[in-house]
Amino acid sequence: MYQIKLLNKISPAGLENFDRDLYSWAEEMEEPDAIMVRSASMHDMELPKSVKAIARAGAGVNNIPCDECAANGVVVFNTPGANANAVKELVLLGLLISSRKVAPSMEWIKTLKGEGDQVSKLVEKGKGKFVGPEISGKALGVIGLGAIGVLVCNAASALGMKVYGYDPYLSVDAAWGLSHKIQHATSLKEIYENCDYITVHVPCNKETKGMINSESIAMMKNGVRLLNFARGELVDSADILEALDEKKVSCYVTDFVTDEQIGHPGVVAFPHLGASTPESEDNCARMAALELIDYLENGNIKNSVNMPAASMPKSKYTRLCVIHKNVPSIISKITTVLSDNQINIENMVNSSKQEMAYTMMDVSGTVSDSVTDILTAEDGIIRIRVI
Ligand SMILES: NC(=O)C1=CN([C@@H]2O[C@H](COP(=O)(O)OP(=O)(O)OC[C@H]3O[C@@H](n4cnc5c(N)ncnc54)[C@H](O)[C@@H]3O)[C@@H](O)[C@H]2O)C=CC1
Ligand SMILES: O=C(O)CCC(=O)C(=O)O
Repeated sequence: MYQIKLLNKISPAGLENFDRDLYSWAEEMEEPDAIMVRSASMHDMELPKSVKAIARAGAGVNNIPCDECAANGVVVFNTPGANANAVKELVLLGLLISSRKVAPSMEWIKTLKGEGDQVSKLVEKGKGKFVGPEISGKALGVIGLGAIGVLVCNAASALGMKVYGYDPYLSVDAAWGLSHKIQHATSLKEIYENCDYITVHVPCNKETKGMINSESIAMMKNGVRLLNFARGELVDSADILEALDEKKVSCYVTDFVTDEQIGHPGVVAFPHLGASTPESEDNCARMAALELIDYLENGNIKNSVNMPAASMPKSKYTRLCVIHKNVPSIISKITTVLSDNQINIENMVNSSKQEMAYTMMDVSGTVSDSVTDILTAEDGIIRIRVI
């Protein structure tokens, strides 16, 4: 029986993919084979040795110690693109709400309760305070052209915006998805200097943390509107508040508010709602569950952020799955141990990603515990599974 520990609420649309005869799942599990998580931070968690895989039902993996997991042979999956449409839709709302003073106007309307026949007169008299510009014809800078960034670019362009896209690591797939109308920005400076609205859609990592700070804001147009539906740590909180006070930035729309930002008139904040639609929760949970099933039952790796992709159709043979370091001569060490033990390799796949590598072999002959013990003791071999 495979045990799946749930660190967050995971949609039943995902969980129903687990065969009840083979899997059990719960929030508490003594020796889980795998973990399903959304945004819960796993950095201070001690993982039981039984954990073979973690599936993040979502895109961002900054809540998971991915490198440490790799070093311990724990495969971390995410669900690329599964919640991108949900985020795109909220970004479109963010663009409009950063322009038109919708939120304060709705609050003001409530103050008119009890004015009876005077309401319509007061509305017409007071609405002038809530004038805001249209987005059509304005320039939007999109930083990060992945699953979300591409959708945002195309949708904003269709709404009449002039869109600049910046991504030094643009994938071929993403490039295919971008409308030809999107202006290719070759530097962040180009985005900062030209755009009336800027939205960030990059992962939070060493390179991107704090990328929006007093220095980058200084390069932006006066009155720029900034949207952050990616991660709070991308934006220096003190610097954005100062820029809002000085009216350099006229609005900061964020899905990741900090204590000091709450209540600032220039801040429009949502409680990390980007992916909170039933459609995206179902999509993410389904993709995450299927990734775990394919890994636990077949050894196949798809959409891992810390291991190479590798797949082979399941055959009648015993499958040996080896996570190892990407260094010379490991494969020959493995094959030597196997041949010394009269084990023949029928099918094999090997792939690598940076310092990690994965070798999957369908073998005939008996893979005894002593064989796996010999292999595990080899320098550079991190984890072995026999399926
Ligand atoms: N608010 C929410 O609920 C959600 C937030 N997110 C956040 O949005 C981020 C992006 O999500 P996706 O588009 O699905 O991910 P993705 O992985 O498809 O796209 C990220 C893109 O950023 C690019 N990138 C990386 N470093 C960059 C840099 N220094 N400058 C410019 N581009 C850079 C990559 O090349 C990639 O194309 C996630 O990492 C996550 O933090 C994602 C989903 C939901
Ligand atoms: O699961 C969620 O609601 C958060 C989604 C998210 O932030 C992500 O996918 O990176």
